[in-house]
Amino acid sequence: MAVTSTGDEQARPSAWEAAWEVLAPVTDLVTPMAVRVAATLGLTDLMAGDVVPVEELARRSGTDADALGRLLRHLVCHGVFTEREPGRFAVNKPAALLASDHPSGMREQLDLGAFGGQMDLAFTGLLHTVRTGRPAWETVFGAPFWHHLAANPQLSLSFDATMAAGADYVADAAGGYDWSGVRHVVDVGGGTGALLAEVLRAYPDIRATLVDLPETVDRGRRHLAERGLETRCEFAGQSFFDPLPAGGDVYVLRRVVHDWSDDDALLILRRCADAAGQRGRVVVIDSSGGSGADPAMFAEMNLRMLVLLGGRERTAEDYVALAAGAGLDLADVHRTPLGHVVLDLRAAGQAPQEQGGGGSAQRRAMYGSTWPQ
Ligand SMILES: C[S@@+](CC[C@H](N)C(=O)[O-])C[C@H]1O[C@@H](n2cnc3c(N)ncnc32)[C@H](O)[C@@H]1O
Repeated sequence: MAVTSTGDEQARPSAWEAAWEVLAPVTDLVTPMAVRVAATLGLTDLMAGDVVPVEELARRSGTDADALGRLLRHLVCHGVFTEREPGRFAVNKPAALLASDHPSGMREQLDLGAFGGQMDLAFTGLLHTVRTGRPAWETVFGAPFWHHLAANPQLSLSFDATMAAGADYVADAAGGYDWSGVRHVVDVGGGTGALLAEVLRAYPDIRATLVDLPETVDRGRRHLAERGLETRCEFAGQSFFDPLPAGGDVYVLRRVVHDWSDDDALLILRRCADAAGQRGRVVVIDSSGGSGADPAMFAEMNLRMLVLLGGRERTAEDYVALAAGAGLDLADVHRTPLGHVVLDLRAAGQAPQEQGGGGSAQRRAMYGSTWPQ
């Protein structure tokens, strides 16, 4: 039987096509995985600016030429890499962002074997998290986040490097607090000492203690030694759930509290409050909380923290309520240019009373002018 067409059938998308057009940008897993595989294999580096036959690229990357060709053709359809002639591929502008030496650090972040890629793969367990309220990480990788890192030194190294990356972002966090007059800063969960290095470099009279898990502290010692700063530092490889070194006048927690549930976060804040005593300060620096934050970024980080660690993103108001449970009052809070939220906390009764919000306004005005170049 002859099929006659009015032409209307082609103009009207099927229900599936109409739904897919709306949902594809938020559901497609093929393209994001393809980009990650290209980053993991280091294809941009391996092309080294040439037009490379797929067989040669397969040889260089230790992959199957047919499969690699299919991967690249899919990516070319989405604007990443270009196929100059059939079977011969080259780097274009988006693909150039995947070079190992690109300052964005994007290749490392997308590498499926490195921390960034593993973090994304944890989301294959999102359904478990939503059903149970528990971190997907422990079911996807078979152990809770910090245990898994401890058992995988390469991954732990990659995590530390990810945390220390972004010189402008670290400088923004360090510049978000007025360190003048501080004698001894204790960075609690301070990673490999990126923040401390900024503070010590800018304030030659300040001494510091780096507190973190032992292997991370060892890396921090090397990091600070390379910058000639280790003689002004003490190193405490220990848990921050145990009593903290005494003697600091500022105990800083940067991007630590959001890793933890309210109960655990309270324990950490109590350890800081105990060590800081009546005269010391506890400074919480976090990444995306509070009014004025990008709501999409806040929502994503809030979900990420749960999926990875069982933690949560908090607003400044949430932090103030949590800190009150640890016997700490808010002396000041403000936001830095790159979006860190900085809370200056003191033992209850010791915080100076802000008059008409002047403290925050003053800190905002001081930012940039007090931070030494
Ligand atoms: C998200 S990272 C933040 C690191 C650093 N403060 C920064 O902003 O880059 C959290 C840090 O907490 C450390 N950490 C996790 N559990 C810890 C524990 N029980 N005691 C001490 N440090 C811990 C990790 O090793 C890691 O360096």
